[in-house]
Amino acid sequence: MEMVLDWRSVGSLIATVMVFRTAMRDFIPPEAEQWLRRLLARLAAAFRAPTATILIDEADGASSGATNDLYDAAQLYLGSRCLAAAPAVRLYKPRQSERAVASLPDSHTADDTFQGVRVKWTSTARPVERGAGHNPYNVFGSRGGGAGGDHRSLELQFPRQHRDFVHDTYIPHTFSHPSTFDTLAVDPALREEIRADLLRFAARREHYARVGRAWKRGYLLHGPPGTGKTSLVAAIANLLEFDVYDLELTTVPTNSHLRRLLVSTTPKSVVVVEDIDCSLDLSDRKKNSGGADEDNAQLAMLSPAAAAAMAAIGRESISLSGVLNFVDGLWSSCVGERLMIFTTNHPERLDPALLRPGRMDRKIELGYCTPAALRVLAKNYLGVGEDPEDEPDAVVDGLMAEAEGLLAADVRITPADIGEVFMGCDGAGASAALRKLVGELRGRRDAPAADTVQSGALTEEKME
Ligand SMILES: Nc1ncnc2c1ncn2[C@@H]1O[C@H](COP(=O)(O)OP(=O)(O)OP(=O)(O)O)[C@@H](O)[C@H]1O
Repeated sequence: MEMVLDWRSVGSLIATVMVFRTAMRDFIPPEAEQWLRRLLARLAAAFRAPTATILIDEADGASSGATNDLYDAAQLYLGSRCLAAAPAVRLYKPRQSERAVASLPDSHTADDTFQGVRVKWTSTARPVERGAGHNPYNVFGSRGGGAGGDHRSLELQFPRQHRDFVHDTYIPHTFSHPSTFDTLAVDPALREEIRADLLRFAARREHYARVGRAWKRGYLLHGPPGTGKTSLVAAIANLLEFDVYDLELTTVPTNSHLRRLLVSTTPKSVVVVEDIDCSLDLSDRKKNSGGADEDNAQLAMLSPAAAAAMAAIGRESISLSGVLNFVDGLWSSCVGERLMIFTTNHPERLDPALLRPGRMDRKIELGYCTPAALRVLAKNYLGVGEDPEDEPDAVVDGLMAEAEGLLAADVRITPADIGEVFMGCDGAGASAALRKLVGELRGRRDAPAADTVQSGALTEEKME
């Protein structure tokens, strides 16, 4: 039997509801009415799947106010995955990056579906309360948590029955950096050596305790931009399952602030100072000795109290040797394993104090792409050589051989540039991408670069 809902039946339905409501008001006491309402609300909730919520704050307000890397990782994930469907997107361009990064604007939501499970992300912002726990020198990470005086959070909501899936699968998928030792385009022998060194370090708690040394290791990564310094840091963190603290030294005013920040790092952490040559005025000690008269003249113009305060700040202000002496002493008071990694494009500008044995255990140069590194990139991006059972492809093999020959003949290209070439040919097939690369390499061979940086494999110089 077909049911037709015409205007007349709608009218009588509304009239019935009105009569029922009036009857409820007239005959049911207010307490019973409230009880009925609560019962109805509970019934409605029972039909809705209960949700669970995970809150990710932008800054760790409880201790140092350090930026929460999970927040950044979640925003990056949202930017790349589900913001296409979001009603609004915020764009910002981090310093030293060529690309704009998308994130979820405050008070907006974005839906995501992963392996059939639907989740909802909401961004919130509330003004920061100045007071206990607030750290004005918040230098871990790029934006220094709570940018613009707001405390930002991301709320992840999902049906409670999928709690295990979200914890064990979705969150690790969201927060993991894709770089691992296997995806690193470096000389395989050296890659294995670094991996073994790290695993040995992580397993030698007793050894460090026995010889009375702090459980720490220092790496210096250097090489031209786009050769994989940041990727190696991410691969190390993924391998050891360490947290990464990205230390922005330029915003640390004094050694005391640095001390507070380093004390706030947890065991199993990698403290990274990127572009150390840009972070501090490395010639400051010489300059200070030459400019002392000028400084004194300026201090003389201030009131005695202000001059004393300024002089104290000057003595305390951060310098490379100060940082290093300080960090050396500090490590001995830290319990638990920590890695300190400095990166630079200009190792020649560094103070020898930084490279002193015992401070930097390894100095690793990441160079231009080598034939072995190209094979890793071709496998990652194009699937070339992924399955040994695959039928050989004469065109692909010929192009690989030519590209490898050009790299072996010292044609310089960074792994990042090769990645861009391959990404630009996404979907066009391995032979089209390799043909484009060979064209690019031939072009570079015929118009040699003017720079003088040593070409070659990822090379390493041991400091111990
Ligand atoms: N050795 C490498 N192995 C795999 N991928 C690489 C490598 N080097 C660069 N890439 C790719 O290029 C991009 C940029 O690399 P990365 O940021 O690690 O370089 P970098 O040396 O830290 O550069 P910069 O000095 O500008 O910070 C990465 O996202 C990665 O995809």
